[in-house]
Amino acid sequence: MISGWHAFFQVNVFIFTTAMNSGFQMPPKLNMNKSVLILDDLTAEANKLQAILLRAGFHVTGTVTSAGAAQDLLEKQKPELIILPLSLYTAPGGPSLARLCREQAIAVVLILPNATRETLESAKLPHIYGIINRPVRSHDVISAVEIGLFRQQHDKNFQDKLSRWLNELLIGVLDCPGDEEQKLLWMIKAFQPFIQFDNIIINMDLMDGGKESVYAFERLGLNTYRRKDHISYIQKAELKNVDLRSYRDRMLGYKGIYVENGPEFDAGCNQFLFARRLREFYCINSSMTVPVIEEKRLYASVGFFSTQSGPFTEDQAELLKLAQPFMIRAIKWIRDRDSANGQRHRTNHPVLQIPPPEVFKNIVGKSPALLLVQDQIIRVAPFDTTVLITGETGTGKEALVEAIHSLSPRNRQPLVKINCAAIPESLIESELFGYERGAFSGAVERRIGWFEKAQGGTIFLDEIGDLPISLQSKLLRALQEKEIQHIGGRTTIKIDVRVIVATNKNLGSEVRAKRFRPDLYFRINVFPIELPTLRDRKADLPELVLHFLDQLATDHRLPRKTVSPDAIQQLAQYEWPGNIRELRSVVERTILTTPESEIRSFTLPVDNNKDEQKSTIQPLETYEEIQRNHILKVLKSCNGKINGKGGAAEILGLPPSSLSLKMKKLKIYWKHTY
Ligand SMILES: Nc1ncnc2c1ncn2[C@@H]1O[C@H](COP(=O)(O)OP(=O)(O)OP(=O)(O)O)[C@@H](O)[C@H]1O
Repeated sequence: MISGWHAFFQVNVFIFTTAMNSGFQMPPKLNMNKSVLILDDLTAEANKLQAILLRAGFHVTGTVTSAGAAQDLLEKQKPELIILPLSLYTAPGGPSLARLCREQAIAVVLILPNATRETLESAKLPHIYGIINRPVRSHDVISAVEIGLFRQQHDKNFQDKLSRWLNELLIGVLDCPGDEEQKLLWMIKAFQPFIQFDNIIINMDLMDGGKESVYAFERLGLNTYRRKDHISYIQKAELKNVDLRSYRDRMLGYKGIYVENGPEFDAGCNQFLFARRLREFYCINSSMTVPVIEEKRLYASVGFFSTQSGPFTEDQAELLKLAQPFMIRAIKWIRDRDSANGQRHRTNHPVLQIPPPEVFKNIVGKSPALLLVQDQIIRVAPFDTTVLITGETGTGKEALVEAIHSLSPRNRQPLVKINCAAIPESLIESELFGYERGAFSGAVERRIGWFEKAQGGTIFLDEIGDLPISLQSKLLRALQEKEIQHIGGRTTIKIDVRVIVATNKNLGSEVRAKRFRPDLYFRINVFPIELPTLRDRKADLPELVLHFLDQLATDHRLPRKTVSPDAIQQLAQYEWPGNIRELRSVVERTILTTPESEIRSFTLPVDNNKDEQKSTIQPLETYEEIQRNHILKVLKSCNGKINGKGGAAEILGLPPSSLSLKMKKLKIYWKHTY
């Protein structure tokens, strides 16, 4: 069922062999074809960089001292990567150099004078694929360049795959049955995983000069849309045809894809009544408009609108540009009202299939911020791309991992979850990579590690920010080379595992504090998904509360209670520092302490000073969490030993089998594969 959804993808697995840094330098010959341009106004530094790269076997196309000279060389030589200092990247000439690098898919690695917050912020610029701190060190340079090249190749392949996928989905529209509106809906759903929009307006029949048909839809949920009566909207908004036309003509005059995020949309609002009304009526803050043109004739326009201020990216515009021929085919077919049953257009392409709802059953909510996350999951799941999930504690990172795994072609293989913060430092390496008999005292038999247990499937490394720095280079090597070595082993073992990592730490700050390797950061930050806090999606509160009322009534075998609107209102006033985990605890406590069938108020930690809540209030812990934390503390104190003298079972006064069962129930990822 799920596998059919991605059946037409042949996911190409990159076999990218490389070596990173001290301890695993790459043999020079492997880098021979990789070309790098060095831009540095400090000649001695440039020479040093050149020597390091040449020694590592890279082809250095040149060293230049100004952005202008770099641009000339980029055009002529087309290197795969450029290294340059932040000072030149932000100086005059830097932005046009950056644009050129982007257009030509040349990876950029920045040299930072120091690891301050500001300089690290610059590493978040789009298409920055690595950072190197001064004074430059050989293994940092090689590692950053290798990761930069990997990221550049990955992003290009990923964009190509997305483009093929979108085109397939648009061609699949030709097979859709139904009337004009239903076919349009299919087309809209094809865009959904790729473009973040809450409203879409499709203007048809533009070229006939006759009566235009305008279709406006509002997105209500993962796969639900409402057709909006555009005409009455126009009347209600007191707009005249001329207002609409002037707004559209301006965009269509542009011919390309017109992206207006945040400030640009603001400027449009000042100029055009139509944009202003969109903001007033629908809280729209950004738009992207695609003219559908063939042989200089304008067939239609598709306008994506969002309540967020900056969701539309150049990559998305590029994707739509490549999809324009397919859009025109789909739109022509939809306009061809005589072929209503679809027979004349039967294609060999699969009809668009929507992910089955059970995939998202544990990700409750319909707020735009959550829909964005769900779309991202759908977009990335079929591929082997590494995913980095970030978000405050209790925002629900684990459910995302399960959704990605179940929508991936690996869904019949294991999903192995490891909490890096829960395993004592001394054990993590052997747990992850396994060991040979006699590798260390106590290694009485050979043991495979979590990576091997996940063969063919997915490994989830939770709390990656807590991985000891000493292990980070080993993880980096496993990710890059797709092979591992047992402790005490001499041979390498190939691994075919998709990696998902999560953290509630700010990894940028961890890099700055030198607790997290920048190269590992850039390697895992390939496809980041940021989970919104509950504060930012309070619209989801009623649905979440109902979900927990059902779930907890079943768990506690109690009758299902109802909730008054005032009680929901009370929840909306609270700031939720512990996010959804805390909400679940609050609902649970209230259920257990409310004898009436209707909940009229919830038991919250504090309900007065809103400003103080975020900083001072500790979210409530459930009984299960108290147990879980205590067991983890004991496990850590006895170095993970469960059985025997001094083991966790003895300390806790439980039979080892009961402790193991309890750990499984409490989802303590110690030695269980789920
Ligand atoms: N959208 C959601 N719908 C339903 N339940 C949710 C949702 N998000 C989170 N939860 C529930 O909230 C609780 C916390 O989720 P989870 O443990 O995944 O958080 P987390 O982000 O991994 O936190 P931490 O970083 O502290 O580990 C779980 O009980 C989970 O089932």
